[in-house]
Amino acid sequence: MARISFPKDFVWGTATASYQIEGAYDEDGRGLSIWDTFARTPGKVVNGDTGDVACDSYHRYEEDIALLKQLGVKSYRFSIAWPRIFPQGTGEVNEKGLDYYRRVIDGLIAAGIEPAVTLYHWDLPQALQDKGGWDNRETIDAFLAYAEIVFKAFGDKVKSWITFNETWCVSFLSNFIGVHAPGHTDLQLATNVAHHCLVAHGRAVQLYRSLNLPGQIGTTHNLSWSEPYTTRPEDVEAARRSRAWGNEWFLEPTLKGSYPQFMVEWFRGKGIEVPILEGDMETIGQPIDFIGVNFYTGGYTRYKKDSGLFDSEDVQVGFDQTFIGWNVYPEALYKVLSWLHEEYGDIPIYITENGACTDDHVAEDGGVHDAQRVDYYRKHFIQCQRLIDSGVPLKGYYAWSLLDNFEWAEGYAKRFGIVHTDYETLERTPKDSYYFIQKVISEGGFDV
Ligand SMILES: OC[C@@H]1[C@@H](O)[C@H](O)[C@@H](O)c2nc(CNc3ccccc3)cn21
Repeated sequence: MARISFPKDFVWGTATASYQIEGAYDEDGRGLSIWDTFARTPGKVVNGDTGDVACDSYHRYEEDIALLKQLGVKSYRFSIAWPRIFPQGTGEVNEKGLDYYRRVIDGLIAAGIEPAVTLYHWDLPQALQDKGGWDNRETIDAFLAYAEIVFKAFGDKVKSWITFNETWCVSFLSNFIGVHAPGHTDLQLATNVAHHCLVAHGRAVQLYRSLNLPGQIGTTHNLSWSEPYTTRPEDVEAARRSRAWGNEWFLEPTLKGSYPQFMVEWFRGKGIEVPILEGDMETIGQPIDFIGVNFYTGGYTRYKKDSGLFDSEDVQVGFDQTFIGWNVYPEALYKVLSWLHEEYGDIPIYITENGACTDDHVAEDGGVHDAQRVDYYRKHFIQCQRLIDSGVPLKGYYAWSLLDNFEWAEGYAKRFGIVHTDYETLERTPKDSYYFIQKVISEGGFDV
């Protein structure tokens, strides 16, 4: 029998995001976001679901905090909705929006839980999208004004700040692949968005430093692990390009202040240029205190001529999958974070999201027996132990997600929570995975 055990100062947490859990979409002065618009666009979200009510955490945040306290986490990662602070994106501040987050932050601290705040988790004010959104460099200035208000309002109590959640999703998933808001399908536009978000990240870090606040700031990128299907050089190169689109394209600028040259040339060959202005790369490469990594899945990639952006295709063989169709590949977590550490050095790493989608139901005994999710977490926790044992500076782990919530284009059809949400009654029911994680936290580990 082996024992998986974590350092006493390992930061256990769970994560959520404003549009996915809050609801109260038109309450207390909140303005519309691009997700309110996108969700109302026929055909964009399964069953036409919207975040109008979601988990109603705007009103039920005290229940959520009680669940967090019972779980035993040290930290709770959540995002602030920019449209609650600036309903029109800029201009007049909505004090009732600040009041809500003050209640949440004070409630967390009273419960002995550290708030970790994401500034941008995809809910751009629609009024800014109407002026070009992230394709318009002026949105960077609006973001800085928003960041300044929340830094000054909460910077004495919030000690962990994440500037952006997954700039790859904000840019390429949402403006080239087009399945997320605002739903464009233009690669140059998406490349502009990615760059402007990276500049906004760097400017926010500079602003945070200038305010001399007593905390740490970083950003979160979603990393995947596309592994060559064979050792053939063409497969190795195809997998390298596919991986780099999500990984190096964002980590290089953030941690080294430059784009990966082989990818710049690949995109140049397709007529795509990055709209870099003087000083941008120095701004983006501002030193940060940690890197947040969202990790869910990995798989095989092979060369396929003229296929997709990178002459590549995924090879779906040999993996169990979760209910959303993502491979279960725990070892890929070890591989990608070991690679990050080798490439970028000893920057502290937090897994800011990891979790599984399973087809959950409340059983007759009143429980939710999500065995596949428990197994997913157990296997990924083992990889976390490997990383710590190998000297990778993995400092914490946030399970995605505390609650079943609005799963973007999948609506409420896909559940990632360790707590079940009944969308009729809004009743929360801890699942077996909640009790598994609760035990791991309280005992500092588990036997395998
Ligand atoms: O899809 C699960 C979560 C989602 O609910 C979070 O808001 C978001 O931060 C998140 N990112 C990923 C990984 N990236 C991703 C890739 C393709 C589609 C959607 C997300 C998964 N998730």
